Amino acid sequence: MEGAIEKVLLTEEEIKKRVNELAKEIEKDFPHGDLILIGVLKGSVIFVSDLMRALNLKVTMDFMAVSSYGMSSETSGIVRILKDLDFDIEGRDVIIVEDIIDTGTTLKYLYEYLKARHPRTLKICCLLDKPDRRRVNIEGDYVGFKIPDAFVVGYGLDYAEMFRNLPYIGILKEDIYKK
Ligand SMILES: O=P(O)(O)OC[C@H]1O[C@H](OP(=O)(O)OP(=O)(O)O)[C@H](O)[C@@H]1O
Ligand code: HPA
Ligand SMILES: [Mg+2]
Repeated sequence: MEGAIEKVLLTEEEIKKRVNELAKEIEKDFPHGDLILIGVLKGSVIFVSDLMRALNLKVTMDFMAVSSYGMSSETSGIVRILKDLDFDIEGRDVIIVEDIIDTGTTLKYLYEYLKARHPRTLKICCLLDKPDRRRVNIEGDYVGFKIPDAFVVGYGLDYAEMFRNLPYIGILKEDIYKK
C-alpha cells in the first residue's frame, strides 16, 4: 500500500492534534452540547469517530450515505442519496462531518437538503479543504487543513475503496489513478 503513496501530507500526529483543536472550537460554540453529528459515509467514518471521542459534550451521531465519486478520482457531479437520517433534526443543533470539501458538490447538496428540515443550527466540519478545486460556493465552519490540489488518500479517504485504513493522509501517485 505504501508503494502507492507519493508523499505523506499529514502525519498521524498532526491529524490527532488538529482533531483535538477542532473539538475545542466546537465545545466553545456549543457549551451545552446536545449536538447531532452527521457523518457522511464512507469517507468521514474515521474522522467522525475520532472527533466524537475528542468532544467532551453530550453528542449523538447519525449517518448519511451519498456517493458522487464511485470508483473514480473525478466527481460525477451527481449526488445520490443512498441512506438518509434515522432521526428528525428539526430544531436541533447539527454538524455535518465530512472528510474533504473538494469541488463542494457533495456538501452543497447535503447542506441544502438538511437545511430544508429546519435544524436550529447547521454547521459544517471538514478535516480537509481543497479550495483550488471548488466549483460551487460552500465553505466549512470548522476546517482541519487547507490542502493543495492533489488526490489524497488515507484516514478514511479512498481511491476505488482502497487506502481508507492508512493512519495518515498521503498524496496518491498519479500513475495509480491515471492508468
Ligand atoms: O467536494 P466533492 O467534490 O463533492 O468531494 C468530496 C466528497 O467526495 C468523497 O466522497 P465519495 O463520493 O468518494 O464517497 P466515499 O466517502 O464513500 O468515498 C468525499 O468523501 C466527500 O464526500
Ligand atoms: O482527494 C480526494 N481523495 C479521496 N476522495 C476524494 N473525494 C474528493 N476528493 C478526494
Ligand atoms: Mg470516495
